Amino acid sequence: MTNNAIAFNAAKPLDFVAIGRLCIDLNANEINRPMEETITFTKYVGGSPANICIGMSRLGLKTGFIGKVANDQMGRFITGYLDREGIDASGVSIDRTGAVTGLAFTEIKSPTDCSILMYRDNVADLLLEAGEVPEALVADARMLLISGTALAKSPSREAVFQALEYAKKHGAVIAFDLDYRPYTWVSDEETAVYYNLAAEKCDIIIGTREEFDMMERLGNNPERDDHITAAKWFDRSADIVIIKHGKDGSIAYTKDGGSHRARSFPAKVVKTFGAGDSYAAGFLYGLMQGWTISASMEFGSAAACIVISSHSCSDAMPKAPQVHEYIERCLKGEITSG
Ligand SMILES: Nc1ncnc2c1ncn2[C@@H]1O[C@H](COP(=O)(O)OP(=O)(O)O)[C@@H](O)[C@H]1O
Ligand SMILES: O=C(O)C[C@@H](O)[C@H](O)C(=O)COP(=O)(O)O
Repeated sequence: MTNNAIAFNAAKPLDFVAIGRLCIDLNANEINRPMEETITFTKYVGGSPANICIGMSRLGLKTGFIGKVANDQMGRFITGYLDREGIDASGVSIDRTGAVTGLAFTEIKSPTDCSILMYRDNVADLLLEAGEVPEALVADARMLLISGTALAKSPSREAVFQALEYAKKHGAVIAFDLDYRPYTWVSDEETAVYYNLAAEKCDIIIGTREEFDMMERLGNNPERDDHITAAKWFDRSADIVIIKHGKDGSIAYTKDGGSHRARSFPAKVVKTFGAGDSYAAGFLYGLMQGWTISASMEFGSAAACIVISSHSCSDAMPKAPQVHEYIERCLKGEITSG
């Protein structure tokens, strides 16, 4: 199976490098309860690009990360985890200003009603500077992943644009997971401007319908038509644009005019967050194996089901055989929703 949509440089030593936030998820142990009544949490490494990178590593790829962590126990918890997962953390700087690690407390009121309470004042991840982005690490990678939240503030914003510059210079495929978290941004106008500036440099753009709506506030797509949304990016750098619709599945458009729809698989959902990160890891992994767009989307959708059926995001990222087995069991009717 070949996808033909994207060519990766096989000569590079590293498959995948992500840039952005490394944080902590504190996921409610008492599920199906509001936060006001939740007493205990389990700590995991979190942050959307970190989750995706961990997912890629679990799937067997050679990965690296570029980011900044707090100079404290939480920061060391994160770097220790990256080491154990076999992720090259030479691009992870340590903050020296007293900044803290971003925390995401998750509330699991029901399998469909989840929310995240973020503590992100003075976080280390947004202090990554352009000068701290190692050109050699980006040059070594077949793919760079950027994530929208890192664009919210300087100097992390400039660091992302620096990484984009290096990726272009050295021929890395660039994937953009929009990862729009409103509370990190100051105004809707500023958000759309920087998202659009970054997206026009990317080969693969992945986001939810709502995330693309946010970017389109400067344009005209009142019907929220997925095809119109995608078409804009093919005049820039994009080869693939994916628009995700939660349980209703996802649709991928390609520059050659193709479109591919993926249904979601059944799942025994514990919580909904983590779906997007595992879907991105599974889909990008498939592309890097040379699979078709449809096969890659199917793999991403199944990886998402495994993660949303688990308590964590990062720790639950599956290995490849688990995903294949999940698909087979769904096809045999052995897994149902509920
Ligand atoms: N309730 C669900 N049941 C099964 N699969 C789901 C469910 N929610 C999401 N998914 C899968 O995860 C993918 C990404 O989920 P989505 O919710 O669109 O992204 P995000 O988590 O970024 O908001 C979907 O395309 C779908 O394949
Ligand atoms: O991204 C964060 O800072 C929090 C994540 O670790 C969290 O678990 C989450 O929200 C996952 O995002 P999703 O995959 O887009 O649902």
